[in-house]
Amino acid sequence: MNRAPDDAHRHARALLDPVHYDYFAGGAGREVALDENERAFRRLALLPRVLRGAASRDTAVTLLGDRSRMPVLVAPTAFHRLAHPEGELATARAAAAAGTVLIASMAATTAIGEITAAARSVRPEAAVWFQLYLQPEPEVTGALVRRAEEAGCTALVVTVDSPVRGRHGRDERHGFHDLPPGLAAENMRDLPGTAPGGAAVRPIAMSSALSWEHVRRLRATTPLPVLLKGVLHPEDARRAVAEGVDGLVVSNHGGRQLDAAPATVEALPRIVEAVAGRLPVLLDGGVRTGCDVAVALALGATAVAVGRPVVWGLAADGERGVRDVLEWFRSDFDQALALCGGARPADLTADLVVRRGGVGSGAW
Ligand SMILES: Cc1cc2nc3c(=O)[nH]c(=O)nc-3n(C[C@H](O)[C@H](O)[C@H](O)COP(=O)(O)O)c2cc1C
Ligand SMILES: CC(C)CC(=O)C(=O)O
Repeated sequence: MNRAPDDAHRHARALLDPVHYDYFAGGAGREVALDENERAFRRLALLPRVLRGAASRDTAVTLLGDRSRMPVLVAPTAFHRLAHPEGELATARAAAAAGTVLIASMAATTAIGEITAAARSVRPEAAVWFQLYLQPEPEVTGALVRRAEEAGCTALVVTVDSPVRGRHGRDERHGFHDLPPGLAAENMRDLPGTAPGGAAVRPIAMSSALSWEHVRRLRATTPLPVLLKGVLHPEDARRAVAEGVDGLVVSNHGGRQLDAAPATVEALPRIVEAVAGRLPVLLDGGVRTGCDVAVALALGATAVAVGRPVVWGLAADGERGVRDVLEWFRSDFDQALALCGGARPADLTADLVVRRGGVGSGAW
């Protein structure tokens, strides 16, 4: 059975420790950005085209050389072993089976090498990208990048929306600040500056001192393509193009950083305009249906990524739960594409998107 993300969410909520549920579900501040991500999609409608003779469809996209069966990637989310004992291994196997790209979090509770091995055990050509928080010490960032390269990751996704960590009221109320004993951010083990032997795990640092210079340095030290995740201002998108960055993810971190940030689908058109086709633009935040995927693509995204829906699938039913959620996204997107009269993602164009209440006289 293909489980819709909403069903998986209900199951996950019933199964998870409420403190962990709130960690996954929650956002920053008053959770305005979190709520708006989903609401903004509901304010948009698609104008379907008819009689276009699209007898067969193909939902696949190619991103920086990696092929994905669908334009829906797995966004990086931390601490999967809080959701299910198999944690990121289950997520990796499911993403590989579904034929999509997994963006593995640097804050995973499984080391990146084990994650890529799990993905490749299912599908040898499975693509895994590594999400990176640039660390203040270049040698620590360098060691993390080497780990990702050695693990066979094919891109780095640098999260740039976290000069400080967002304030998560739910976690503060629960006093949830640390992983329980036995779980750790495994990529942070045995890094420069900690005693060798595997016992010491460095905390992940957020730094407001990061600048374009750090991105430049990173690009000079790795052959991997570099995407920036968390870009919302068109000027930053233009700068990213000028700096030779390979891709952007329009994201407000699922409403977990700046609570006054716009809904990502509302920020998308200006970023797409600024980039003018020179880079792939991805979007995450509030994508819950195939119609949401179609809207984002029509507005110029090359693909989207989903965060919480994957966590809910994992908590609900491990590897199978994640696979069900991802397969559901593929079939729901295929359905939306067909109903729009499209045969492939590129057929979704900006003229298909209108504001609800904004067509013609606005009578409907
Ligand atoms: C529980 C949780 C953990 C996250 N951990 C990370 C992380 O480690 N690195 C990162 O760049 N983004 C992280 N994110 C943000 C996601 O990558 C993504 O931007 C967001 O979840 C997309 O919104 P959605 O959950 O509405 O799909 C996290 C999000 C959640 C919900
Ligand atoms: C460990 C955290 C930095 C992971 C994260 O980005 C988040 O919880 O939103």
